[in-house]
Amino acid sequence: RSKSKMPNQPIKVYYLPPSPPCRSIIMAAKVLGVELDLVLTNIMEGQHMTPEYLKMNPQHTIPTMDDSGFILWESRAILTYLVNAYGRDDTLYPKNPRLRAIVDQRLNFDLGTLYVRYSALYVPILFHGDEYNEESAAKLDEALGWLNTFLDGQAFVAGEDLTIADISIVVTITNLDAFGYDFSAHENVMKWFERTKKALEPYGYNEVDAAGAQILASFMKKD
Ligand SMILES: N[C@@H](CCC(=O)N[C@@H](CS)C(=O)NCC(=O)O)C(=O)O
Repeated sequence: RSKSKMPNQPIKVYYLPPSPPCRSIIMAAKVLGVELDLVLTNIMEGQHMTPEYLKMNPQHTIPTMDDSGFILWESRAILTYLVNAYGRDDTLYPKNPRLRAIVDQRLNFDLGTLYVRYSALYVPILFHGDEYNEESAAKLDEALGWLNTFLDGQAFVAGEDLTIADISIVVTITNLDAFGYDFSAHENVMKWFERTKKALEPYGYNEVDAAGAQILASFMKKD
């Protein structure tokens, strides 16, 4: 029965190993046991700007998914699709409206706040060699404080079970950890990070997520 849940052919995902949103897709697919056909797309060499790529995704972002001709981008939309289409059960993305709403809130928090503030601080450092900006750092730390509060008295970001919200958010936290960010002020976040790493280790967390973050960290140390 579980076989009918699997895609007819491996789902294509256009990706690059260090890309944070790509890493969340690969991790979720591994947890779901869904086979991916990973297509290396080097955005540093403009492989996302070819006419073929733009026809598929005019917004030219990675990750982009092609599931037997069904094209989707925006990593969090891909995460929800993968669980809806191929999840053997709904623990990663609960069907219960209120439980699902909390997962959605966390995913939107990541997309609109946490990852935005992370990027505001680290994109200039990683890709433009800029100095550490204290104002951006304070904004990021404020968002980490909110995450810390969400985690009060619960094991995972949306409740007692690991969901796609953890898989999405842990990518950002893994980057911060690789960059040597000090989150000792956010005790719940630190404990959750250890718990989530442990939960994802059997699915290749070290090889996919932590290794990708190390590639990003190496950009920082280059000059
Ligand atoms: N919110 C998007 C972000 C996607 C994104 O911006 N990806 C970057 C790489 S990490 C990219 O494709 N950059 C090249 C470009 O936007 O042209 C998602 O989660 O999928």
